[in-house]
Amino acid sequence: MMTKTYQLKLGPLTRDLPLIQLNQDLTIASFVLLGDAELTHYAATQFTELLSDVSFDYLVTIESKGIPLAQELSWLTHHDRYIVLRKSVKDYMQAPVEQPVSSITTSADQELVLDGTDADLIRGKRVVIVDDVISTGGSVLTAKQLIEQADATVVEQVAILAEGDAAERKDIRYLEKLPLF
Ligand SMILES: Nc1ncnc2[nH]cnc12
Repeated sequence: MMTKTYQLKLGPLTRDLPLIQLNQDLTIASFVLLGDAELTHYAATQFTELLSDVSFDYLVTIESKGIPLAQELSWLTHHDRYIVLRKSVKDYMQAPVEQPVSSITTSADQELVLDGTDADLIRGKRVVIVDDVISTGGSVLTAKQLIEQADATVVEQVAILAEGDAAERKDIRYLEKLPLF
């Protein structure tokens, strides 16, 4: 199978990302972090350095591609717990808080959900949002809204890649740019 690719360079690592046409006007270089232990570990060590002068209580990530990154970064920065915002309400949640979201890779309406027990945990605390890619910024914006509804403060928003216009944002920190095609 011949698929066109974009070569991503991240520090010592290179990855050939397949180009996926989403619609007539938009093709993305598909970056799937899940399963890539080497890149996840490298990114987590870079963020550990980046956040070394940032005081925070919890990392918050978004299901599902941010989870292994948050796990590794939490551990490296000596935080025993981190928060995962889910994409649907689960039966075991207590008083879940829901917020609609729009995203580049999902055509149908999506939502993010903060479990009420996690909302209690972060109330009044300083949190860092961490994700694999920030593109339109829809997910991160929704995450920020949920966190602020829980009376917590977002002190940093970090992602491995900033895609398209996201690379111009001054309110996020990232390791590399990712073009749109
Ligand atoms: N380039 C990309 N690859 C995978 N997931 C994405 N979500 C947003 N942009 C993406």
